[in-house]
Amino acid sequence: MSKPAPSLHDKLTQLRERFIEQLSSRLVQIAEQWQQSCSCPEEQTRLAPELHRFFHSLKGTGRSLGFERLAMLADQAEEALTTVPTRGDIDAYITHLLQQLRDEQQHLRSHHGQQQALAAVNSFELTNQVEPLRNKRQRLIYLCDDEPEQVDQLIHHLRCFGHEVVHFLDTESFFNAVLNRRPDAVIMDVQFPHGQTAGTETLTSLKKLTGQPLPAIVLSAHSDFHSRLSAVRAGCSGYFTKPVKPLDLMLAVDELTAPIAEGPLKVLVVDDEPEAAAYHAVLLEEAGMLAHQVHHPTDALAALERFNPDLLLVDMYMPVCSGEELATIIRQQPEYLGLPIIYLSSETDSQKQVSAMAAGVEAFITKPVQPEDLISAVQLRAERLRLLRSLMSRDSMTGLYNHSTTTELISKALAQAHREKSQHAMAMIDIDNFKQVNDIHGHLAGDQVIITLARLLKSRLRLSDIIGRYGGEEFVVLLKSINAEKAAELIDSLRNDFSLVDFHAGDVRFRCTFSAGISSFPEQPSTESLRLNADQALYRAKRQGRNQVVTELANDL
Ligand SMILES: Nc1nc2c(ncn2[C@@H]2O[C@H](COP(=O)(O)OP(=O)(O)OP(=O)(O)O)[C@@H](O)[C@H]2O)c(=O)[nH]1
Repeated sequence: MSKPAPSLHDKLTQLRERFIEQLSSRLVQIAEQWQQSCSCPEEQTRLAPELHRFFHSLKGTGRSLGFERLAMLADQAEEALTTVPTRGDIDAYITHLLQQLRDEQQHLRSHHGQQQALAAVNSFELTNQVEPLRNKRQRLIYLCDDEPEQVDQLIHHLRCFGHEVVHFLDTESFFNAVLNRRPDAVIMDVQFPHGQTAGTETLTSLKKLTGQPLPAIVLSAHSDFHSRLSAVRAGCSGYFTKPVKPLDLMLAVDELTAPIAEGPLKVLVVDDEPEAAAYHAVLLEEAGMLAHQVHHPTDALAALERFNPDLLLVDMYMPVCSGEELATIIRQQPEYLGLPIIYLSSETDSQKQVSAMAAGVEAFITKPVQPEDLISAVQLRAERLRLLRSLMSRDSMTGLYNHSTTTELISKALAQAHREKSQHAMAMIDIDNFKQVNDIHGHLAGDQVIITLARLLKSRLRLSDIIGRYGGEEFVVLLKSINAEKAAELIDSLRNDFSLVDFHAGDVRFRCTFSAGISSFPEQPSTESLRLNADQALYRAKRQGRNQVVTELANDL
C-alpha cells in the first residue's frame, strides 16, 4: 500500500525542524567569524553586510515559521547594525540568539511546543483550493432515451469525440447508475411510457437526493413553455427539440462539461534561504499550485526557461545578486516582459519598497506573509498572465494554438526530445476540397467544419500533444513519444470518424474528409525538416485521391 501524502502540518513540522538545525550551525559559524574579525576593523567592515543579511532573513523566515522570539532578536540585531554598533552590542545579540536557539530546540522536542507554534503558522483555511485536475479529456455521458430512432447516431457522434457513453432505456436503471457513478453530463429524453415528464422528474428526484443538479441536456418532442419550465426546474442547462442535429448536441455537451484546466498555476520561488523558499512553496502547493524552488539567483534564468512559470516570487535580499537586480535582468529579455514578479521581503521601509518596484515588479509582499494574502496575490496575477498568454497564443475560432505559437512549442519539444532521446511524430492535416464546402454550403458551414475538426483533435489526442491551426483549413499536430507507424494509425482512426460526422447547412446534410501527412523525429531532426517532410506526405495523400494518411520516408526529402 502506498504511504499517504504528508499533510500541511507534517510538511511545516519538518521545515521548522530543518530550519532550527541549519540555523544552529550557521549561527555558530557567524559567531566564530565575528570573534575573529574583532581584532581587525577592515574584516569587520567586510563582514557587516553579511551579518545584516543574516539577521534580516532570520527576522522574516523566523516569523513566517512561527519563531517569534528569534525573529524579534534578529530584528533588534538588524536595527543595531544600521547604526554604528559596538562590538559588545553584536556579541550580546549573538549570545542571546544562541541561547534562544537552544531553548527553541528543547521546545521543539516537546510535542506540545510544536503544536503551539504550528497553531500560529497553520491557522488558515484554504478556501481557494483548486479541484483535482482531470488528466483525461474523455467524459462519461449518460444517455437516457427509449426511442431507438436517433440513439445510434447520437452515440456514434459522442464516441467519435472520444466520450464514454452509457445508454439507458428506462429511468429506473439510469437513476441507480447515477447513484453508483456520477456522470460528467446527462442527455435525457423527457417522455417515457410511464409518464409525460418522467425524464425531468427523475432528474428532479436526483437533485433532491444528492443536493446538486446533474449537468443535463433535455431532448423533447415538445417546445411549449411548461415543458421547458419543468426542465429548468430540474436544473437542466440545455433543451433540444427532436429531431436533434447530433453535431449541435455534441457542441452543447462540450460546453456543458467543465472546461479542461490547463494544469496548475506554476510559480518559481527564488530565495537563497532554502527554508524560506520551501515554506512559501508549501503554502502555494497546498493551494493547488506547482512551485519550483531556486536557491541561487544565478540559476533563475535556466529555471525560467525549463519550468516556464506563470509567476516569479523572489526574495529581495540575496547574496551575489539582489532581487531587484534579478528582476531587471529578467525584464531585459523580451520573452519575460509580461511575467508577473512579486518580491518577498522583510523590508518595511516604504521608500525602499517603492524604489525596488522600479524594476517593473508587480507587487511587494512583506514577510511574514499571511498565507491567504500570498495565495490570492499570486493566483490573481498568475491567472491574468495565463489569460493574456492564451489570447495571444491561440486562434480565436478554434481555441487551438496559432501558427507562431505552434512552431515555437514544437521547437521547444524537439530540443527536449534531443536531450531525452525520445521520438515524436508530426501530422499535417488538411480538409479536402474545402473551397467547394464554402462555395456550396457557405462560409458559416465551412467554419463549423473547421471548429468540429479542431474539437475532434482536442478531444481525442493527449493533453501533452501540441495541436495547432496552421492556416485556414490546415492543422499541425506534434504527437509525443510515438513512432510514425503508430501516429499514422491514430490519425487514420480520426480520419475515419471525421468522415462520418454529419454537417448541416439549412436542410442539407453533408460530410467532409481530410488528408494527412506524417513525418517523424529523430529521422527528421528539426522543426523545419519535420514540417517539409510531413507536407510532402500530405501532398502525396492529396495526389493519390485524398481522404487518406500517408507517411513520408526519411530519404524522400
Ligand atoms: N469557411 C472558412 N473557409 C476558410 C477559412 N480559412 C480558409 N478558408 C478557405 O479554405 C479554402 C482552401 O481551399 P484550397 O486551398 O484551394 O484547398 P481545397 O479546396 O481544400 O482543396 P484540397 O486541399 O486540394 O483538397 C479557401 O477557399 C479558403 O478561402 C476559414 O477560416 N473559414
